[in-house]
Amino acid sequence: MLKVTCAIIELHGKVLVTQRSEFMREPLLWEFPGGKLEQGETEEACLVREVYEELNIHVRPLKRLTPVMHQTKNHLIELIPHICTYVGGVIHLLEHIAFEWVDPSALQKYNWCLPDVPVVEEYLRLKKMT
Ligand SMILES: Nc1nc2c([nH]c(=O)n2[C@H]2C[C@H](O)[C@@H](COP(=O)(O)OP(=O)(O)OP(=O)(O)O)O2)c(=O)[nH]1
Repeated sequence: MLKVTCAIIELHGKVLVTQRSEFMREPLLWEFPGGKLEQGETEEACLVREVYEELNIHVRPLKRLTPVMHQTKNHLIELIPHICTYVGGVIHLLEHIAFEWVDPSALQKYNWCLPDVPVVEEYLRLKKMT
């Protein structure tokens, strides 16, 4: 099983969403930044590392949401979301092709990677927006 963390990064009431490039798996779909958990790494350390590697910003994990299991053609993925707060740094896109700071009420308009759909729903329930 592939464990993948993803960061719902909050700043001033908005949330950061990123678009995968045409060269990544799941091309052009929107996701929360993150990536694969390395051997012996905590979920929180993985998030902090991946977000810095992909976007050049620092985040602090605040709250773990419910993991989502998803079977792709080749792997079983466990997507593990954490709400994070932005700590600092300027966004430089190192892997994605686009990012947006989005009002939570607009999150459902994006073309999400499939496993992210229940993550968005849980986040909106938590924010009492559904
Ligand atoms: N990062 C991330 N990956 C997601 C999300 N939703 C989702 O289905 N995925 C899938 C896409 C990929 O198959 C897998 C994670 O791969 P990745 O390419 O982002 O991870 P990584 O940075 O560690 O990968 P790499 O450097 O080894 O290529 O999880 C999401 O919200 N964030």
